[in-house]
Amino acid sequence: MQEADNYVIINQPISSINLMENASKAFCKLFKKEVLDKEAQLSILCGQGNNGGDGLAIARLLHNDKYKNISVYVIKFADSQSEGNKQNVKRLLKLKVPVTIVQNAVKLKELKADIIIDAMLGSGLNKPLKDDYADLVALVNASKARIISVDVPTGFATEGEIPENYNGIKADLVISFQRPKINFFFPESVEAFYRYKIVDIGLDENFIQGLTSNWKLLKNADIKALIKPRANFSHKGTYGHALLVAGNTTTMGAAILVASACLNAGAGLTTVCLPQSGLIALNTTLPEVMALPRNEHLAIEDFDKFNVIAIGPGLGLEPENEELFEKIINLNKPIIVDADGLTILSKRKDLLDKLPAESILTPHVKEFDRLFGEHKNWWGRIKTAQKEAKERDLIIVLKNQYTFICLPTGEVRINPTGNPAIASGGMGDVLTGIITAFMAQGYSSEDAATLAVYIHGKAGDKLAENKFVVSAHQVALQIPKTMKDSLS
Ligand SMILES: NC(=O)C1=CN([C@@H]2O[C@H](COP(=O)(O)OP(=O)(O)OC[C@H]3O[C@@H](n4cnc5c(N)ncnc54)[C@H](O)[C@@H]3O)[C@@H](O)[C@H]2O)[C@@H](O)CC1
Ligand SMILES: Nc1ncnc2c1ncn2[C@@H]1O[C@H](COP(=O)(O)OP(=O)(O)O)[C@@H](O)[C@H]1O
Repeated sequence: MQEADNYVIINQPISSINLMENASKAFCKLFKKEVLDKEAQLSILCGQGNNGGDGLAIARLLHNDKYKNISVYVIKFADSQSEGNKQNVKRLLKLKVPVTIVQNAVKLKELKADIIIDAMLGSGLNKPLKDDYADLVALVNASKARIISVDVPTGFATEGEIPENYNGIKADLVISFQRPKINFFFPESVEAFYRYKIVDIGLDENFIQGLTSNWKLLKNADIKALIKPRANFSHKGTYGHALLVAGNTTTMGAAILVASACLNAGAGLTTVCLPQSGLIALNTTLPEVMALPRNEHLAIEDFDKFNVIAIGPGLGLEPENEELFEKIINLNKPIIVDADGLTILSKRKDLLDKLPAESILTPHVKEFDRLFGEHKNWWGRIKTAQKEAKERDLIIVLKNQYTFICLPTGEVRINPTGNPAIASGGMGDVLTGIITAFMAQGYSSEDAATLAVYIHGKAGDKLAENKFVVSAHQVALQIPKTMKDSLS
C-alpha cells in the first residue's frame, strides 16, 4: 500500500499533503454518516506521523462541518514529526479548536468523550506498543466512548503475526484507506475492531492492480471473467462426469449434499460412490444422480470414465476406505480431498506425498493443523499453506469466514463472500461438490477452487439477506441462480 501511495505522488499531479487531505475528506464523508449528532463530544488523538496528520486534518474538516465539541490531543512521546503532520498542525492552529499536548499517558486519565477518533499510529507501526503508548491505549480502551480508528487501529500491525496478547486499540469501527489490510482477514483481528469500512482516497487503481503481490482479494469482476457460459449445442457429455466418494451409514447426508451441489453447479453427470445402504436415500432425494455401490471389489478401471474424483465427505475412516483412497491416488489425476479424506491423509503422510499434482485440499482450520502441524496464529498458518502448496504442487483451500486459496505459484487469493449465517454443518460438503462440478467442466484446479469458493459464499450472502441462518441444502439449491447472476 505504501508503494501505491508513493506512486500517486510521483506519477500523478497530487502531493503527499494533498493525498492526506483526500484521505481525511474520505474519512469525514463516512464519519458524518456514522455520527449524526453534531453536538457529540469528539476527542481526536493524533500521533506525530502521517496517521496523526490525518487526525489533525480530520479535526479541521469536522470543525468546518459544524461539529461543535472537538478536542484534539497531540501525542508527543517522541520528537520526530512527519512533514504532513507539521503542515496540518499549522492549518489546525488557525481555527478555534482546543489542542492539548500529551507527553505522558496519565494526562489522558480523565478523558471524557462520546467518540474517540484514534489517529495515533497507523500503518507505520514498526514494533509492539510499550511504555507510554501501551498505557495510553489501555486508558483509551477502558473509556466508555465509541472508538473510530483512522486507517488502522493503533497498535494493530497491517501484516505479520498478530500477537496473542494484542494490546492495541479495540475499535468499534475502522475507516480504512483504499484497500483492506491483509491482517483484517484473520480471525485474530476480532480483538482489534468490530467492523471496518473502506474509503477511496484517489490512489491509482490500475497501478494497484499491477503491483506484484502474492495477495489478491477476489472481486465480482474476477469471477465474471472466469465463468464459461453454457455453449449452444452442448450436451451432458460436454460438462464432464464427476465421481464423489462419500457417505457412510450415519453420514449419508454428506454424500447427498455433495452430490446436490455438484449437480447444481453444472456437472454433466454426477455419480456417488457410496455404501449399498445409501442407495434408497440417494435415489429418492436426487434422482438425477447415479450411484456406484462402494465395496472392496472396486478396481482401478472402475474409475477410468470419470473426469474428476472427489473423496471425503462423510466417508468414514475404515481401512477399506483408506485402500480405496490409495487406488484413486494411483490414477494420478488431480483429485479433491475433503473431510475424512483429509483425516486419512493426516495419518498416512505417504499418501499425502503421493497426491497427484494440482489436487485440491479443502481443510478447515483443525483439519489444516492436523495435516501440517499446530499453528499459534493465522499468519503462520498461511505461510505454511503457501509453502506446502508450492512444494507439493497443490491448491490448498483453507476455509474460514474469509477463505484463503493458496496456489502453487505462492499466490494467496482471499475470498470476501460468505457470512456467519452459513456457519452450519454440511456447508463444506457443498463447497466440495461445487469445486468438483467445475473441475468436471474443464476448469483448471486453480480456477475451479477460486470460482467455487466465491460462488458458495455469494449464494450464502444472497440467502442471508432475509434469513437468520442458512442451511447447506439451501446453498446447494441457490447455486444456479448465483452463477447466472454472476455473469451480468
Ligand atoms: N501518502 C501517504 O503516505 C498517506 C498516508 N496516510 C496515513 O499515514 C499513515 C502511515 O503514516 P506513517 O508512515 O507516517 O506512520 P504512522 O503515522 O502510523 O506512525 C509513524 C511513527 O510512529 C512511530 N512508531 C511506529 N511504531 C511505534 C510504536 N510501537 N510505538 C511508538 N512509536 C511507534 C514511527 O517510528 C514513526 O515515527 C497511514 O496509516 C494513513 O493513516 C494517509 O494520509 C494517506 C496518504
Ligand atoms: N462465518 C462464516 N463466514 C463465511 N463462511 C463461513 C462461515 N462459517 C463457515 N463458513 C464456510 O462454510 C464452510 C464450512 O466448511 P466445513 O467446516 O468443512 O463444514 P462441514 O464439515 O460441516 O461441511 C466453509 O466453506 C466456510 O468457509
